[in-house]
This record gives sequence, C-alpha cells and structure tokens, in this order.
Amino acid sequence: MYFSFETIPTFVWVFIATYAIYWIKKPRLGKNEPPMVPYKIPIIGHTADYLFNAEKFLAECRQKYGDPFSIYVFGQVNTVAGNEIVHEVYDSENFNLLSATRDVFPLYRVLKSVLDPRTTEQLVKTIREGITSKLPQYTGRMQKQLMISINKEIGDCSSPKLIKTANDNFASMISRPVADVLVGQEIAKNEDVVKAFADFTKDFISIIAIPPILSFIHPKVHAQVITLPLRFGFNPISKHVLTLKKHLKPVLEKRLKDKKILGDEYKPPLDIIEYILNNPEYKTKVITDDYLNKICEFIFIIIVASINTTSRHITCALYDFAGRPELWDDIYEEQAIIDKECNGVLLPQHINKMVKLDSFLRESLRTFDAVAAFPHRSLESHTFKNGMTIPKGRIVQTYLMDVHYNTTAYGPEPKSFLPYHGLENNFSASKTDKNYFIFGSGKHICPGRFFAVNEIKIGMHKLILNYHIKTPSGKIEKKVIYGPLAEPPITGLIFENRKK
Ligand code: HEM
Repeated sequence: MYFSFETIPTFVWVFIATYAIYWIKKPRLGKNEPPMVPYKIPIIGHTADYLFNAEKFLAECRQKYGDPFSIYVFGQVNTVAGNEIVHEVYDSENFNLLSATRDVFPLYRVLKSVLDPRTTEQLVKTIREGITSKLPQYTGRMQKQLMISINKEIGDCSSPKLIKTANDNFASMISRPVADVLVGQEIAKNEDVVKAFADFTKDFISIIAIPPILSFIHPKVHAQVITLPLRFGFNPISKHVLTLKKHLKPVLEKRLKDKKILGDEYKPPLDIIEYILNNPEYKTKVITDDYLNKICEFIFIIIVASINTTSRHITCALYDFAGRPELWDDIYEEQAIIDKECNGVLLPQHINKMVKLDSFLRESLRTFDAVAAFPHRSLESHTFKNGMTIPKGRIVQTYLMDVHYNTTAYGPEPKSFLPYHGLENNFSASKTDKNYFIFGSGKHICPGRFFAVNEIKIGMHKLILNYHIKTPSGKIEKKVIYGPLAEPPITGLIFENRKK
C-alpha cells in the first residue's frame, strides 16, 4: 500500500476525532451505580455482543454481576434490569418508555402530540372507557370482521395452501376489527381504510429502519439523520392520513347534523370516534380540516400501539400451535364444544370458556423470546431498594428473558413450552404479574391488553375450527432474532380445510 505525505494529516484528523469521541463518550459512573460489565474495545463497548449474541451475553453478565448491571452499547450506558429489580422501574413514575424510544422510533415527527403526557392520559382513558369496558358489546362485530379477513386472506384451502406471513404478520386481519371499533362499522367497510390501518406502522418503520450507528456520536444525531426524508417532504404515511380524513369527514358531519336534529332521540353509534365527539376537549360545531387532523392523529397513535403488536403475537401463537401437533386435538376439541354451544356466534361468555386457548396464548406470549425490550429512561436520578443508584437520563432495559424464564416461577425447564401453566395456576393471558411482563406493569401497564387478547382468541378460535394448521417443516419454526428483539418466524403456515 502506498502512503503519500498528503495523507498523513487525514490520519491525524481521524485519530484526533476518534480520540475526542472516545473521551467524550467514555462512561463516567457515579457512586453506588450497578456494576459495569468490563469491555475491551473503547467506543464499541458491548455493542457487538448485544447485537449478535444477546441471549448468551446477558445471561453470563447476570450470573457474574447480579441484578441489575450496566453495559455499554451504541455509545451509551444501559442498565439491564432483571426479574429481581425491574418491577421497581415499572412501579415508579421516575421512568418513561416514550422518552427512551423517541430517538430510535421518532413517531413524534409525524404524530406530533405523541410526546405530550396529556395525550397518553387521553389515550389510556379512551381505551379503558371506550374499548375495554365495552368489549362484550364488540364481540359480535369483532368476530364478523375477523371472519371477513379470514375468508379473504386464507379462504378455501381444499388442498393445503402456504400462507406467507413475512410481509405483514396478518396485520390486515387484525386491522379490520380495529377499524370497526375505532372508526365505526360504516367507515370500516372501506378496504382502503383497512389497508391504511394495516400499513401505517410498517410504512413508518420502513423509513427509519437504519441501525443506530450514529448513536455512537449521540442518539440525537441518529434521530436527526433517520428523519431527514420526512423533513424533506418524503412522507409515505401521509397518504394513510388522507385516506382516513376522506372517509371520516362525511361521517362526522352526518353525526353532528343528526345529533342536532334528533336531540335526545339520537342513538349514538358504539365506536371510538363517537366517544371522542362526546369528549369536552373535542367538542365542535363544524368539522374543519384542523379538527380532522387532530382526530386522525389520535386514531393513528392508537393504531401504532395496537395493530402491529397484536398481529405479531397472533402470528407467533399460530406458529406455536402449528409446530406442536401434540396440542392440536385438545385445543380443537375445546373450540368445537364452544362452537356447538354458541352455534357459531360467539358471545362474551363463550370467550371466557376458551380457557385452554387462553392458557396456550399466555404461554406463547411468555415464550416470545425477546431477550431485552421496553427500554425506560430515568427522568430523575433513582435509587433502587438495594441501594444502587442510577443517574437521570439513564436507559434501563427490561431483561425480559430473566423475567419470563425464571426457574422459581416456571420450574427447572423455564424455556420449555408449558401450555397449561396459566390454566393450572389461574393466570389468564391478559393478567400481568411479576413473572409475566409482556404487557408491561404498574401505572403504565398496557391498557389495550384485554382487547388484544380477545382479538387473538376470537381469531385463533375461528382459524382452528376451520383449518388444520401446520408449519412447512412439520416442526417448531424458529423466531427471527434482531439483536435483543424477536419477530415471528417467516417460513409461512400451511392451512388446509378441516372436514366437518
Ligand atoms: C399483544 C398486543 C400488545 C402488546 C404485547 C402490548 C404491549 C405493551 C407494553 C409492553 C406497553 C408498555 C407498558 C409499560 O410501560 O408498562 C404498552 C403500552 C401501551 N399499549 Fe399496548 N400492547 C399490545 C396491544 C395494545 C393495544 C391493542 C392497544 C390499544 C387498543 C394498546 C395500547 C397501549 C397504550 C396506549 C400504551 C401506553 C400506556 C401508558 O403509557 O400508560 N396496546 N403496550
């Protein structure tokens, strides 16, 4: 290789810049902090282990350093909290999920109100009062919508049919009942609305899915770069907002008019847009463009929280079912008895009777295989009960595998699939406890968990009744692992009509 004298200054500048980054980013730990796992390469720290070997790496750290411990990834110190300590994070108002994820998932760039704490309060209230407490009334509509999706997307399988799941994890199946509940039966009939709901999160992720390499300099640099396309006008999700606005406007206008004409005789439809219209903060006499934008923004925040999460987990549960032939007859039998009893039309009491399916789903959610997830940022310096202190601004990762695979709760083989553990111990799929964190915990526990579990159970009930479901290999398919995160397998599932 040939080096000229002219290249020497370049090397010097690169050296100075690297040293400056090293010096600025060098972790400086305070007193009583959780132990820092030693690392060899400056700046890089534990990034490679965390990205390519998270399960083994964190298990070794946990064994050697206890709970919690700190690691150095993408130029930041992260504290990893396992099953002994993590509930303290979720129980304290000192930690916040949105603040921790805003740089890697900058949704506030397109839905600006998402960072406003009042929006979260409104969302939680709306979901609790407008969805959870009305779930029994939504049962019939949800199954109708799920059956439309099943017939459209899976349909007749008189000979075995391979259904690809890699594209959207059945997001379009889930988006139909979500659309029905959020924007009402009339708007949910429009295929472009169902598609907008199914694609919104996927399209948003597609523009920001760049590994956080620039976080080595600063997480804000990464956030600035990944949002460049949005700031230069390339916004693939604005079309979804326009679609919803187009359908929402005439419906909202008609409801306002009917209310005015009918007064007390007005029969309010059951859906979230009606709930919003009755909210004093959203009271209006005319449907202006600003008003539509405000409602659309609120609806799309619920969509981001609800569709991809639910569709990811129904997909996983179907793979878990398809790969375990030893469970097929037992779970099918439960669904067949319920189906006979309700004559094909599920009422809330029938969903309560799906106890084996519920227990199976809980186990699928528990064994989802994400190693660490749901980062929370400390808003103030925080001292744990064991006396360890972390500074303001620290990211705390939830060591999910330590919670979900702990031997005290799940026995000597906690990684094995225990389909009836929930049933035997009276733990339902939507009930969180200190050994089951898939819906978080504490004050910010997921308010949509009852809705999500109901959707998945109704969807699986109908699918298991109508089809034999297998994996292409005939075995359990492996999840796709991205660093410490997990996604459903991508092999596809084989559906074949059941003979009735
Ligand atoms: C299987 C599906 C779902 C999973 C695994 C899931 C998981 C979670 C988790 C882990 C959290 C954070 C909890 C915490 O910080 O303690 C959360 C929060 C939240 N989820 Fe879900 N979720 C699901 C479905 C839904 C659905 C269907 C909705 C809406 C209808 C929803 C709305 C929300 C909202 C609004 C929050 C924020 C709550 C707050 O900050 O107070 N989720 N979810």
